[in-house]
Amino acid sequence: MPSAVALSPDALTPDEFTARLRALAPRYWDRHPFHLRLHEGRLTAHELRLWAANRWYYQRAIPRKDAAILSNCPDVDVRRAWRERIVWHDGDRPGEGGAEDWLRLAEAVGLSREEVLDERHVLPGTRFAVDAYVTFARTRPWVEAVASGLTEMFSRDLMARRLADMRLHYPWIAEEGFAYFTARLGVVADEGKSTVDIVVRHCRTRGQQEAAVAALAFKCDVLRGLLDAVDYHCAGGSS
Ligand SMILES: O=C(O)c1cc(C(=O)O)c2c(n1)C(=O)C(=O)c1cc(C(=O)O)[nH]c1-2
Repeated sequence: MPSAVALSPDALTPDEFTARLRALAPRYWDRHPFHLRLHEGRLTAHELRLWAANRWYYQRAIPRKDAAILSNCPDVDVRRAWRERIVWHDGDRPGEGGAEDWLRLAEAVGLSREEVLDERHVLPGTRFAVDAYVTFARTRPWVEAVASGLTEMFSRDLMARRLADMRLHYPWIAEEGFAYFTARLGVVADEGKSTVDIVVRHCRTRGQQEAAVAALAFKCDVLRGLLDAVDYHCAGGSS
């Protein structure tokens, strides 16, 4: 698809810009101490439940974040592609979609649907971090909100590793609990690529490119904030 506007003279080339975005990989949550303990099989069932219940709050926010992007985006091609993401999470009817699969994971680790849906285990730090992500998408230019979702570029390897390590270390989790990850792994590479394409195509000035890099850094912090809250609680803290 042709670019609507030429790159401004001070803008990074697409390759330089993409490299700047990818350079944020060390800020991603894959090396967070909580994730490391999860991968090493060192989490208790209680800690896995707390993680699943807090991640639920993130999962539920994603389609609302994507709907905010749709409402702010004047480009019909982007909107047409983006709306698929909402359907992926919400499904076309009750009992379908990524959110439903996450609930199945929560049940497989020992939570009842009721205690997930009423959010009784959601920690204040999780709420602040995730709500900030939705507010960011509502209030910032739509292309920055799209760029904030670029953590997905880094998520495929993490999810594949999580799936393998959870099957290995937590054999008591029934296989149907992993449907979210197996389904997600089927779409995440394509979604990540199309998100990069949109961001590169629509950030035409150096200022827009820098804002996109900052948006991705912000999102890495949102994710780390969520795990910080869970990790602190596991260590005996209260938030
Ligand atoms: O399991 C993970 O580590 C992980 C990470 C991320 C991410 O990096 O933002 C997402 C997901 N999963 C995910 O399942 C998902 O649907 C998703 C949507 C988004 C987003 O920002 O739009 N990130 C992620």
